[in-house]
Amino acid sequence: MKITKICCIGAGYVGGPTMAVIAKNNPHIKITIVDINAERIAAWNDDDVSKLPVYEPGLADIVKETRHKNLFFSTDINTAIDESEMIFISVNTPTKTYGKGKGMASDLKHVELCARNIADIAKTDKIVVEKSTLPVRTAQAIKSILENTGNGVTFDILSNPEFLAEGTAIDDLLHPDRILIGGESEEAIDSLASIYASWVPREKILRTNLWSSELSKLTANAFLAQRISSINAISELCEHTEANVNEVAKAIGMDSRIGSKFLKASVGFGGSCFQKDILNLVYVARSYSLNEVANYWEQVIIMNDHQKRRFSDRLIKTLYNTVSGKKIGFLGWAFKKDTNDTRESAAIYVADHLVSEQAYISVYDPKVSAVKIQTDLNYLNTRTEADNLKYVESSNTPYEALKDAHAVAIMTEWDEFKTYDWVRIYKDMKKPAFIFDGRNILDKSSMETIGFEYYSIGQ
Ligand SMILES: NC(=O)C1=CN([C@@H]2O[C@H](COP(=O)(O)OP(=O)(O)OC[C@H]3O[C@@H](n4cnc5c(N)ncnc54)[C@H](O)[C@@H]3O)[C@@H](O)[C@H]2O)C=CC1
Ligand SMILES: O=C(O)[C@H]1O[C@H](OP(=O)(O)OP(=O)(O)OC[C@H]2O[C@@H](n3ccc(=O)[nH]c3=O)[C@H](O)[C@@H]2O)[C@H](O)[C@@H](O)[C@@H]1O
Repeated sequence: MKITKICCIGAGYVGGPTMAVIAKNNPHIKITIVDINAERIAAWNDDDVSKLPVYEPGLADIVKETRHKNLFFSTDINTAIDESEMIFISVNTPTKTYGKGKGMASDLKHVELCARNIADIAKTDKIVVEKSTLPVRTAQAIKSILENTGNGVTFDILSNPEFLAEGTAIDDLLHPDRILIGGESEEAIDSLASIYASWVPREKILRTNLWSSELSKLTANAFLAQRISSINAISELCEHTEANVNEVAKAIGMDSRIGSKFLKASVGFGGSCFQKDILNLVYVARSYSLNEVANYWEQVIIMNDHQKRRFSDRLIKTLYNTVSGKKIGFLGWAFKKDTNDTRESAAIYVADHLVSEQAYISVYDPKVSAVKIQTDLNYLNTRTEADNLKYVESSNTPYEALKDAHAVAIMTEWDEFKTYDWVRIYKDMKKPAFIFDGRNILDKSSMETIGFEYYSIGQ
């Protein structure tokens, strides 16, 4: 089928950037991104591109180039479904917070609603593309919903998981390691492959069956997260043995079989997907009674929770076993640099722990708003919203956040943190002035020369 019109349901961190890049490279295809969230759609349509709901380096330029030409953002979901030959489902699939599988399984209600919406509206044949990350065999459920509409429309279902990382989404989309398409119909696969082939070399477009494609996405995230938990486990051992985790990571990373990427020890991985996808993998494995498989992968999450916890424990212990009434300055709240996304950020959990010990936290993050910080804390439900407001404030400048603080906690690896006037920060802090570098971005000896007591991960 020659595709001239695409609809993408879900205008989030994946739907927005992915469709913008497809639009840029396929000017002959009209792409409409739809969402039930009217506020989000209005932000995507804002003339001031600094107000786009997703911050990604390079995204605003591509949106400016394509918007109102062949890229449109709308809340009119039904019209977009009706007129498109290909429909991407790119809605959120968070961990279930209720019922069976609570805290483990992916909540597929949004995906199912999309499938039902498509089934209701479609009057012509459609290719339905799973872009959301889904448990293996979800295509079966989508297929069943679509095929039971009785309206004579033929649906081809493809799995086309997304591998972009936030903060580098545009570069990842423009230069992907591979594009994965799983499906049964060769013709449908060809249609999707030719859209990508307008900028991705054909040999990088991989075809598999539906189930391999769905499972490959979960497996990729599990392997990536496993590397972080592995190096973080070693970081704790380093702290007890005078080995240096940066040196260990370099030494093992030079082995071409191991490779150097994803070996940065940190306060713990965050982001909307690693934890959710591994929990989902564990849940699926348990559902087949594969307990050894499930336990093996669950350990990646257990190690990550431990890493976050031991960061705050170490901070408390170093500050003479109490942080009660002390000001702790946080640099960074986002789960990684170059994004405004805070989902599952380690900062949230470390702050929550420190506030439970009655610390006052002052946060500076270049891209995260004060409202978002409060929403993240309130979501945990540990204390009242009023208490979160009392204990956690957001500052407009790093210098304000760190003034009179007993300690600095570096939670995100924003490049600008390295360029600050650390002599000024030291002068303005309570003494002894401590730095807990959760990202190993500052130079230990320079900080010690200034006068700081400097602690980092695995050193
Ligand atoms: N964030 C990331 O870096 C990556 C995410 N993924 C996967 O992509 C999927 C989407 O993730 P994000 O874009 O981060 O989520 P998101 O939460 O930023 O965006 C999802 C959007 O879908 C909309 N939505 C939900 N139900 C809807 C419905 N029935 N009709 C219309 N709109 C609806 C929501 O309002 C929201 O704006 C998830 O399955 C995630 O696991 C995959 C790779 C990377
Ligand atoms: O499915 C998804 O959502 C995406 O999840 C990750 O992307 P993302 O979470 O956006 O960002 P990463 O760069 O993977 O970082 C995840 C977390 O791990 C941390 N990290 C990463 C690398 C490292 O060496 N050490 C480390 O602590 C980061 O700071 C961050 O908190 C994957 O890298 C993407 O391929 C995938 O598409």
